[in-house]
Amino acid sequence: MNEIFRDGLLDGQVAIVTGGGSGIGRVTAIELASLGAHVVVFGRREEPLTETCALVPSGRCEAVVCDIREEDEVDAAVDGVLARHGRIDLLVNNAGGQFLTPAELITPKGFRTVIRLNLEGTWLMTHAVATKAMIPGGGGKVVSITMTPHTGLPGMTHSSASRAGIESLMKTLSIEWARFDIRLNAIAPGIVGTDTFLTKYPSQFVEGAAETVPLQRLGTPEQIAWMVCQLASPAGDYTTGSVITIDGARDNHIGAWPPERELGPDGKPAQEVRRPRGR
Ligand SMILES: CCCCCCCCCCC/C=C/C(=O)SCCNC(=O)CCNC(=O)[C@H](O)C(C)(C)COP(=O)(O)OP(=O)(O)OC[C@H]1O[C@@H](n2cnc3c(N)ncnc32)[C@H](O)[C@@H]1OP(=O)(O)O
Ligand SMILES: NC(=O)C1=CN([C@@H]2O[C@H](COP(=O)(O)OP(=O)(O)OC[C@H]3O[C@@H](n4cnc5c(N)ncnc54)[C@H](OP(=O)(O)O)[C@@H]3O)[C@@H](O)[C@H]2O)C=CC1
Repeated sequence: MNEIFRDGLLDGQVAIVTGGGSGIGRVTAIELASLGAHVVVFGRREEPLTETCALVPSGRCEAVVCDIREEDEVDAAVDGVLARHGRIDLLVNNAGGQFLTPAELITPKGFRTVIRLNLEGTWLMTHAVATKAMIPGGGGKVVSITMTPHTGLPGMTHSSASRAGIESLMKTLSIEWARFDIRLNAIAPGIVGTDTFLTKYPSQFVEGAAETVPLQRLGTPEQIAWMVCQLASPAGDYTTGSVITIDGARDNHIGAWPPERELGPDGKPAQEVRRPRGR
């Protein structure tokens, strides 16, 4: 039974979720499977992937160890899914990440590491799934997880560049591969309170995070997963080439409104005094 969508909504679909062993990827795998999809979770470590599958009561989940940066591993893993299931309807490019550090301290190797993971890994997965399964099979859907604010991610220059690249990939391929009925979109979350977010970053960054969101709270993995489910369902059939932002309005404005410095003397939002006409 799913909290939001009707039972059996995704019956018969085969989905790959990269980074399905934790956080957003794990919850997405669980939600997709609860709607009837057979989900294959990809990641570098077997244990968390197996744990995800253990959380899927229907058993419609399978763990595949695959480093999305390695072309040969991606090819073999996608071939395996196709051999076992004969189709791939949905690819969720969720695996990704970065380290937080000022741009001037990022080494060439560090920059390359993040670009390889986020941008090249997404490309390798998307290309392999499209050419092996979706083009021959008459279509499919790809959803890639990116990040806001789209105005730039200070302290995460490498990730910022890679996420813009992924969104551009999804938009461009939505035009090129429309002729194969492949629909590609990006979901751009703001800050989601996953275990990794809460434990990986410096405490002052994590503790101050909710304050930077107009809604004054972090998102949940479910809120991202439900949008993936919607796109995978018939409700998403005409959505392609879009970037769907889910970030409590952080993309539009950094911080709650009104900020303290803009409060009037009465503690209310500052308001200009209307001038007489003609002045
Ligand atoms: C007003 C405020 C505005 C703020 C705007 C920004 C808001 C952003 C909100 C943030 C919300 C986002 C959250 C998330 O994404 S949470 C999920 C994150 N999950 C992950 O990051 C998981 C995946 N990540 C990783 O696997 C690793 O972090 C990594 C991407 C680095 C890849 O790991 P890998 O094992 O492949 O790489 P290595 O550890 O071997 O490192 C390779 C080289 O990379 C450089 N490096 C790595 N870590 C650091 C570091 N901490 N500092 C500096 N450099 C680093 C380095 O060159 C490594 O090579 P060397 O080991 O030889 O030095
Ligand atoms: N949490 C947040 O606030 C936000 C997160 N995002 C993005 O959403 C996605 C999920 O985030 P979240 O759940 O928080 O993060 P997690 O760190 O929990 O998830 C990242 C997953 O990616 C897998 N992964 C990492 N590198 C590779 C690789 N080379 N090949 C295959 N799998 C890999 C990891 O498993 P393993 O280590 O076993 O390979 C892990 O399961 C990421 O792309 C993240 O950057 C975007 C906006 C906000």
